[in-house]
Amino acid sequence: MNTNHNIIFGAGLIGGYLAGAFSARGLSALLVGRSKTQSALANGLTVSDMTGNQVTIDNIEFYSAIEHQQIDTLWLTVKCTAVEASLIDLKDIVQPDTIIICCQNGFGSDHLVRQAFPNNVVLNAVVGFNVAEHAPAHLHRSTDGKLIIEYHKRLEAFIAKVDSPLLPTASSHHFVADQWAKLQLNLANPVNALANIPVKSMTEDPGYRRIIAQLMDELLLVTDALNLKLPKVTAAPARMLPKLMRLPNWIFNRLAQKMLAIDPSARTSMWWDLSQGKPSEINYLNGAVVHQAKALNLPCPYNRKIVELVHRVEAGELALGLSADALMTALNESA
Ligand SMILES: NC(=O)C1=CN([C@@H]2O[C@H](COP(=O)(O)OP(=O)(O)OC[C@H]3O[C@@H](n4cnc5c(N)ncnc54)[C@H](OP(=O)(O)O)[C@@H]3O)[C@@H](O)[C@H]2O)C=CC1
Ligand SMILES: CC(C)(CO)C(=O)C(=O)O
Repeated sequence: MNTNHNIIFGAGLIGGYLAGAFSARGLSALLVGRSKTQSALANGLTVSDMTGNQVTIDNIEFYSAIEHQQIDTLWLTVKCTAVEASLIDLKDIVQPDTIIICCQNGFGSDHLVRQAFPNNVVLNAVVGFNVAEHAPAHLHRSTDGKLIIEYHKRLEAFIAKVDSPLLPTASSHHFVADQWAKLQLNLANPVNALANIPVKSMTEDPGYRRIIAQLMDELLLVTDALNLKLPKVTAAPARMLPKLMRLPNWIFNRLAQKMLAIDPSARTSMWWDLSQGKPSEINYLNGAVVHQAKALNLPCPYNRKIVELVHRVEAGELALGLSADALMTALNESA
């Protein structure tokens, strides 16, 4: 089967980057995006990565409902919080044979898609890297990491074709473990957003690192109880990450060079949401750990409290810009 007809629904950081990287490999990539995004990309799109690969696509194509156009794969690249509202438009695009690939962080947002399309193949993908907007119409992959797609035979040829230095791509037979391993990293998203600083500055601060380590400890309790063996997605194995985070700077800076080799301007997706007054994905990230810990009767005070703090920001009751000490104090209030 020809898996070359791709629709990318959500022309933001990840959707735009995928569209550029697919096009660079000669694969079709029709974007579904707001009119403001269509105007912003009218003169093309540049995608680049931190090792110097760069490509400019002169004519980024947007989807229009052309009759009989075959759609093999639909990549859903909106935020978790926008999935529900996207379903109405998706109903007009998805065909009986279309594979839907949900690219959201965390757990839970694919549920609505599966409910809405019970007869379609619905897969999840983990986006293991950060994308930042370097300049208008220039998206930059600022970290290491792969696009990992839940295994499906129909995608084998496509993955072999799209896998490239700009977009390292793989499929996985142990996808739930991959999702938890990615979530372990995303537990730092609220810390980054509440701190209101770039990811690199947060990672260089031992105070923020200690908080991230507490959040990760709680996730590892959950994944142990679920008997999951998390794959290594950073330079350190999943189990070692909290230990690494707790090291003082003089040794952390030596051991975590790869982790610190991040674009100094990169921010997490949650920072983008909260700083623009949008709802965050917190319920699908740290909230997913709280939910699973509760089901397993495990303690989860730090993730529970950080979910509350983010909700207070969303409600306009708390401002961004918490120092590591202030954040730790707020978290300890309930611990
Ligand atoms: N950014 C990153 O580095 C990473 C992000 N992720 C995950 O990937 C997912 C996507 O994130 P990201 O790309 O950053 O998000 P963005 O907000 O940058 O992109 C989502 C885009 O979808 C658009 N959109 C939402 N609803 C619709 C709709 N109904 N019709 C058309 N367009 C729509 C949004 O427009 P508008 O804003 O106008 O609503 C926005 O342009 C998230 O789950 C995120 O956690 C994972 C790894 C890294
Ligand atoms: C890659 C990472 C963890 C950080 O940018 C991310 O997934 C995000 O920003 O949501």
